[in-house]
Amino acid sequence: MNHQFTSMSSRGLKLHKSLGPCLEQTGAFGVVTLPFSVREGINVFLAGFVPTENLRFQDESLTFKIVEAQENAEEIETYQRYKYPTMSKTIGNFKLTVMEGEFTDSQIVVMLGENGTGKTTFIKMLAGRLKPDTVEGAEIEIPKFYVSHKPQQLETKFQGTVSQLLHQKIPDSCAHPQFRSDVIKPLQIEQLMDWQVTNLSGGERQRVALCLCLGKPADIYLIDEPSASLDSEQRIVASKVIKRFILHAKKTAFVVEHDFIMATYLADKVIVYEGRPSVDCTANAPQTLLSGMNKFLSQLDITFRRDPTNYRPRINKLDSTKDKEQKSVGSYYYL
Ligand SMILES: Nc1ncnc2c1ncn2[C@@H]1O[C@H](COP(=O)(O)OP(=O)(O)OP(=O)(O)O)[C@@H](O)[C@H]1O
Repeated sequence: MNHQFTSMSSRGLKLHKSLGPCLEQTGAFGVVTLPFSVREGINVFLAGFVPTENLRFQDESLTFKIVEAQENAEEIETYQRYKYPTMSKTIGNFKLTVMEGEFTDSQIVVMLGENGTGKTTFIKMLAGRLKPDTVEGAEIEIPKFYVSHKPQQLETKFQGTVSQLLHQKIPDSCAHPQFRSDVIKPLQIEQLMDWQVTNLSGGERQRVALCLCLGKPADIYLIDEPSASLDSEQRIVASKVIKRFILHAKKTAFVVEHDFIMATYLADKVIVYEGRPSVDCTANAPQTLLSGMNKFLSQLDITFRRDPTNYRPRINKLDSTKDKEQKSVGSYYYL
């Protein structure tokens, strides 16, 4: 099973959907539908509803932004704004330059870059765990943020159950009804409470790690690859959990995400990384989803269009009419 919808749709196979009546109840019963085209199959999956069977199998559906979020003057005033300066860091043979930027609360900034372009390095600098070598402009200091960081992988050295881990690390959040309903319940952590942390699978560890990260009081949540090891159902849930939490708690999240659909769904702003991976890269200032995606996709020479049903991004075949058309006008990412 391929959990990346974008690469699945570029392969053009037929999809069957194996469904339970509700994905929160594993082990109940399932339905296998007739084959759908890839486009229909993915749309049915994201909608959580099979029209041919009149069957809802997910409580929630995933839809995508079709217009750029317009920040009106009133909203800008209510947002808390934070700035960081232009800075650089050399680690071994790799040099990262970060361009001055700003972000607000209730905002998710997605970092887009190939492997080894310095996304984690920037996260560590924001978290105060790596000191920059140079900082430009004395007027902007790196603010002192309280940061909660979810690394790519959850450390599994903890000897004890998930319940013990959560009650030790995030006791207040565990007792908080809003956190329970916004995070613990949808991530299905309750089922894992009595399990030994060391015995958790990759996907289970990922869910617990996300819960731990969001449960820690902080100004900024640095979430490194939340989709890693998660299947496509869980990716939808994790995306919604992150989005709802950041909005309700009026916090900021910086997310590193390689799943293009999840990144598009999450992003209010994007930071695009440029340069030679593992050698010399630049993290640009946060920019809008449209301009950021255009820049990123032009580096990869890939174009995306929108599905007319739910507006999810769909990859264009290389050298297809649409691909050529969009490239000729510099529109790699189509809103
Ligand atoms: N402690 C270190 N010593 C030497 N080189 C390092 C160290 N930490 C990171 N690097 C190098 O710095 C570069 C950027 O690493 P970083 O982890 O920030 O990239 P990334 O964009 O997060 O990558 P990925 O998408 O693969 O997670 C890589 O080439 C990496 O090998």
